[in-house]
Amino acid sequence: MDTASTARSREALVDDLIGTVIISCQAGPESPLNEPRIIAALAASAELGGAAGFRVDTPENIRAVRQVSAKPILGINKVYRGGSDVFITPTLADALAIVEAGADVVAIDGTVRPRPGGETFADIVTALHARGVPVMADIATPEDAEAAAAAGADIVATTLAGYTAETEWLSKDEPAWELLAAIRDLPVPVFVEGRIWTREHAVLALDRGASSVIIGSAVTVPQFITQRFVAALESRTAEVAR
Ligand SMILES: CC(=O)N[C@H](C=O)[C@@H](O)[C@H](O)[C@H](O)COP(=O)(O)O
Repeated sequence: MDTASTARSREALVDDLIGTVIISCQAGPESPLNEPRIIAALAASAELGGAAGFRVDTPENIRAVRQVSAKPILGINKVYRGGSDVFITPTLADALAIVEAGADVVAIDGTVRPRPGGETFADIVTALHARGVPVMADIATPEDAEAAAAAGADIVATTLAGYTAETEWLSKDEPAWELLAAIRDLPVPVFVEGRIWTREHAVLALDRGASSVIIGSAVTVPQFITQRFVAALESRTAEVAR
C-alpha cells in the first residue's frame, strides 16, 4: 500500500535530485571498465566532481557503488527477457533485484511498448510505490511521457528518445530537444538524459524546462569520447584532401 508517508519520502528523494547533475556510470559488455570495482571508482570520481547521484546498471554494480557513496543511486537492470523490445528494467522482478541491491530510485522503460510477461508499467509502479521507491520512466515520445506520468511515474526522462524504432531518426549528437519542449509542462519532473555532450547542452536543458540532467558517455565512457575526437580528425582530414 502506498501510504502518505511513503509518498512523502518518495517526494523528498526526488526533490534532492532537482537542479543537479547525475552521472550515469555504465560500461558495455565489451568495455574493459565493465567491472563493479571500476564502476564504483567512476562513481566516486564523479562524486568528487560534485555529482548529486548516479545511474547504475545491474545489482552487482549498484552494490559496489553503495560501498563507496551514500549519494542516491538511480538503478536500472538492463536485460532482454524475450518477446519484447523493452530492455531497461523490463519486469517487476528485475526492479526488485535492484531495490534489494540498494537502488534509491528505480528507472524502468516507460514506453507504451508491450512488456515481457504481460506486465504493465502501472503494475510495476504500484508495486514499487508500495515499497516507498520512486520510479523514473525512461521514455521516447510525448505519448510515452503522458502515459507514464498518468500511471504514477515520479520522474520522466528522455533516455529512450533515439533508441526506439519510432525515434531512431533523431540526431545522435544532440539531446532530444523537441521531446523536451513537448513534455516540459508535465506535472512530474522531466530529466534530460541521452546525448548531453557539452556543458552548453546541460545548461540549455535546464533553461528549456528540464528539472535535472543525467550525463553518461561524455563523462564515463572514454571509448565514445575518443571515438568523437577520432571522427572529428578523420572528417577534417577528408575535407582537406578534397
Ligand atoms: C538507450 C540506452 O540504453 N541508454 C542507456 C541507459 O541507461 C545508457 O546506455 C546511456 O549511456 C545513458 O542513458 C546516458 O546517456 P548518454 O550516454 O548519451 O549520456
